[in-house]
Amino acid sequence: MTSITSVKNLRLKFPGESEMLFKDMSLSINRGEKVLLLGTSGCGKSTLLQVLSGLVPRTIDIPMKCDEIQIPDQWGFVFQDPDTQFCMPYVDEELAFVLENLEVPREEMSSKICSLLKEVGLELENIHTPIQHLSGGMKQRLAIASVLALKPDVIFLDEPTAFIDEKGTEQIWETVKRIWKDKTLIIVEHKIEKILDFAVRLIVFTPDGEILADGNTSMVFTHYKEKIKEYGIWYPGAWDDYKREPIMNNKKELSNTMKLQNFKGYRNREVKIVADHLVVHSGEWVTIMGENGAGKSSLLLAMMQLIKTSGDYLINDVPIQKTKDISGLLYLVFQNPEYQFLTNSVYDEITYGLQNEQEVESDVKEILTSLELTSKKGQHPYQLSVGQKRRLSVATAFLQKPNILLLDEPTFGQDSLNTFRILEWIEQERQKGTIILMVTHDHHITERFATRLWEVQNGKIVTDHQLNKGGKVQREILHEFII
Ligand SMILES: Nc1ncnc2c1ncn2[C@@H]1O[C@H](COP(=O)(O)OP(=O)(O)OP(=O)(O)O)[C@@H](O)[C@H]1O
Ligand SMILES: Nc1ncnc2c1ncn2[C@@H]1O[C@H](COP(=O)(O)OP(=O)(O)OP(=O)(O)O)[C@@H](O)[C@H]1O
Repeated sequence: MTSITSVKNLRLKFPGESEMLFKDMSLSINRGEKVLLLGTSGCGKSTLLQVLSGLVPRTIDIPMKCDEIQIPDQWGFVFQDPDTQFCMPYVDEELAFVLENLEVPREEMSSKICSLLKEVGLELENIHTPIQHLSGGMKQRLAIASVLALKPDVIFLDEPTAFIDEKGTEQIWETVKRIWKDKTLIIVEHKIEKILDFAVRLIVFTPDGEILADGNTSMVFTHYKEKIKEYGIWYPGAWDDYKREPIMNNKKELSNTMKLQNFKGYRNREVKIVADHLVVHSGEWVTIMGENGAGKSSLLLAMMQLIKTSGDYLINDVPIQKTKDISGLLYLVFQNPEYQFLTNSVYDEITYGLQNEQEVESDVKEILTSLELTSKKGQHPYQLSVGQKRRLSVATAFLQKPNILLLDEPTFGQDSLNTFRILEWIEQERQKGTIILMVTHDHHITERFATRLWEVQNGKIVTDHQLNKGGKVQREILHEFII
């Protein structure tokens, strides 16, 4: 077999960092291989994809050295953050841009664009839609469509389905397997269930960015299971093995109620979310599920009064009409963590707005340690890995101690260790009386943690289910509503 991309003795250190990210790392990938790269958040997976594609150092200027490097001639890249992928403002223009470069005749353009969008399950009423009007999962689908259009030899996929709903994830991988069956695929993904059958080679990294194991996927999972578990990397059955420690907290510090009646949220002039009559109390953890574009993020934005709303909305019987009415009561962790950052360092971000910095010093320390961000304290938030950014944005929410915590996919891009930690923290807050409203595509979270499930379809909350306490859910009910 011939190698298509490789690097020998790669040494790379980010400016300002004390430690090298890669110390003499060598790796070679053969033509046609389907390789899955697995490791903890922050171990260097995205950076390695950027080196193997030549983006580093050609386009992204990070000093690196190596003895030899081979970069593929023709490649496509699905970036972890879909917002960084696009060159054009509209959906059709984004795909037309790629197709024009491939000299697709003008008359075929429109049908080609529609069939690409169909492949990724993004069938829009109007393809001339601004990309900024797409939901997170819809943007990720578009990013994949634009690489499908490119027909490259080597495809780098960096957590391509992190924001995509469960049914969509399955569809995307089916499409990838069919269309790119003869191509070389190098995939970084935490959601591993749907790709293990075709990613035959698995490379596992230690948290220090070294290769722990490299070989046949099932062989690596069999022989390295204990280490993989210890590092908190996902493996098949990780959710089944997860045992929740009981959280001993009998202090209910808060007692809250939130009420929505004939509540509507508007994007521009259009109604995008409707909630007829809902009351939520302290001690509830509501997971909000539904297909990409259903209106889940819009619902949270409406509660934050960040998009226009109408109807009755009361917190602790006080009507909410303006943003200032919710200040101190609600805190939103945005789907895109970057929307949330206000300062120039991780430490400042965490302590921003806290009343008495000294008093919370030990909380801040504890949070930084348990989220593995202590060494990143002085870094600019934008210099973190995507998973680290997510953890930072969740941590800042916890320290604000709101009465109602709104979380938009707080565990995306996390390894298993960090996923479980974040969830246990949320559970702790719930037990103190914080109302938890959380958008997620992960049915494991609903099954194990939620006390209630709302399903959103076409901008409407269509089901509202009380789940058995302790997260035990009758699976029949769940599967009826999880898509
Ligand atoms: N800024 C905007 N202007 C107009 N329409 C928008 C805007 N943002 C989102 N929309 C539309 O509102 C609808 C709901 O989007 P929303 O982001 O709430 O979906 P979602 O359920 O959170 O999806 P995802 O699971 O992909 O995050 C979609 O049809 C989307 O295209
Ligand atoms: N511009 C930067 N400046 C300094 N350090 C950086 C920069 N970009 C990334 N890093 C650091 O390099 C390390 C590797 O980041 P990378 O994004 O490659 O990790 P990753 O394994 O893909 O993580 P995740 O799973 O969280 O996306 C992280 O510790 C991150 O903080």
